[in-house]
Amino acid sequence: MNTASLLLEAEGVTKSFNGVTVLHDGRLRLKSGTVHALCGGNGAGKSTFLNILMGLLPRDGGTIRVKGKDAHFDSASEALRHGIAIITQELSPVPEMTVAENLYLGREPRRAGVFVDFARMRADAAELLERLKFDVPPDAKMRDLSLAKVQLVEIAKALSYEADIVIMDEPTSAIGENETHVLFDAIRLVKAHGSAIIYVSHRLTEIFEIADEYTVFRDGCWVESGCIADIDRKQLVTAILGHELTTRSASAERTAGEPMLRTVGLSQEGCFDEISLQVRAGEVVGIYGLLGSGRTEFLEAVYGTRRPTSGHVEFCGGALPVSSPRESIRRGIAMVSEDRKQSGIIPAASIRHNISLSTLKPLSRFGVFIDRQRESSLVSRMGKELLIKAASYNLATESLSGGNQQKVVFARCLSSRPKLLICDEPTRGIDEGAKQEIYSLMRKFVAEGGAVLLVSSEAPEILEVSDRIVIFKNGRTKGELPRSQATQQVMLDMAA
Ligand SMILES: Nc1ncnc2c1ncn2[C@@H]1O[C@H](COP(=O)(O)OP(=O)(O)OP(=O)(O)O)[C@@H](O)[C@H]1O
Repeated sequence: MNTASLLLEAEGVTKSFNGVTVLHDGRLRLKSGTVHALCGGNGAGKSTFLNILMGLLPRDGGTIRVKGKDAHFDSASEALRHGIAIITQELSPVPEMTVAENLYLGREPRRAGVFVDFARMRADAAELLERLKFDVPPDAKMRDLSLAKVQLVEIAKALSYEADIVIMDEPTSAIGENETHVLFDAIRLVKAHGSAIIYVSHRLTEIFEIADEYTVFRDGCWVESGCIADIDRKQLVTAILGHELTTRSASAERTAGEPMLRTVGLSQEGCFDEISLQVRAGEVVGIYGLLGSGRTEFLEAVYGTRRPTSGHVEFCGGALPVSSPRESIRRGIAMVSEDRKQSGIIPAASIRHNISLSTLKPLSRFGVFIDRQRESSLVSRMGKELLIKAASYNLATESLSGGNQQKVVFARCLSSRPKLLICDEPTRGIDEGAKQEIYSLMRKFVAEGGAVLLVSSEAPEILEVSDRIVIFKNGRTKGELPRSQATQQVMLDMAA
């Protein structure tokens, strides 16, 4: 390897939290003009390693060299001064400000060194967004933008520093297929300028499309690095998991039972229109549509966190009261949402508490004392089934990696023994091994008489578990496909 092209070398990087070592040997060699995928299962130590690179966490040991010089940053702004920018999973825009103001927050162009030069700031923002081909108006207020556009602004902001190294931690988690293509074009532009990108994603299709090199971490240790061209999907998954992926084939044709959920002409102005569909006991119904097709809003109206303007929802033969999630839960509906805050997770509470929260009554003796033994066995069973990686279930849920927090949400919903499980992007941020566990839990759940209504932007996920697929387009149902007739291309053609 030509060392002159090396932008970053990290070796033997270690980190412990409360005496538990989570990073034993973080290593990475990053070359200019490349996209380097940092791969690993949930809790493998990727974010910890990146936070150390960025100066957001101090390291316990190891060396990091940036362009040949030892680096030890104490803050993200110091890392930025040395040419490292990050796009994190957490978005932090100021909602009342415009796109241009957000892009240049804290480094506004000034006239006479004093007054903010708004005209120049706007022109610079317009030029930057145009160059990146991001369809975002510079004068729009951040609060009026969709989540996908907010994410694009964050990406544009990181790229505007023209840093030598840009770290992208799951940059596509909030954007749709179209924006992903736009992002990849922007990444190619950045590469052409000689910068390098560290790219983290659990979506392997993206990695094979955009990355040149890869590094795998497992259980806090570097495992291997190489060129993407020299490895296939199966080999990469095996390196990430430490063993071959066991996919459980979908069980043979299931016979669906009685209708459990029916929506009748459900509409919300501007979001979705006249949606009538039915989910029967024993089946998984997948909803597929592009971002903005009204799929999430529809799920929210069914669950009760959004008020429809007309139509109604029937569940197990009775009408569901409008916008009452409490009543939905009481009647046996649980919702797993991609946004953990919406799923009601309490970040500071223990993993044990979050999993058993909605099951406290059945776990209590005389309705008062929690039966700790039953609680422990429930929590450890769910933890094992979902491969939740934690030093102890007594730790705060917020100390878990992102993917493991999402598994806690799933564990909590399943342990409340619902009849209907509504899932909105349930495996976002979840690694390949745990995804398969979640699919098989869904299959087991419907085989035992439950029903699942699933929204996912990943067509392979919908195809993997659904019995029927309803296509959404511009807030309306475009058609329905039995699993046997559905392919990724047919779904995309109908939805696009
Ligand atoms: N502040 C913290 N306190 C205690 N433990 C922590 C803390 N931050 C991270 N950890 C632990 O470090 C381990 C590695 O977490 P990290 O977030 O780096 O994983 P990751 O590879 O980024 O996972 P994911 O793909 O799920 O985001 C996890 O077991 C996590 O629980």
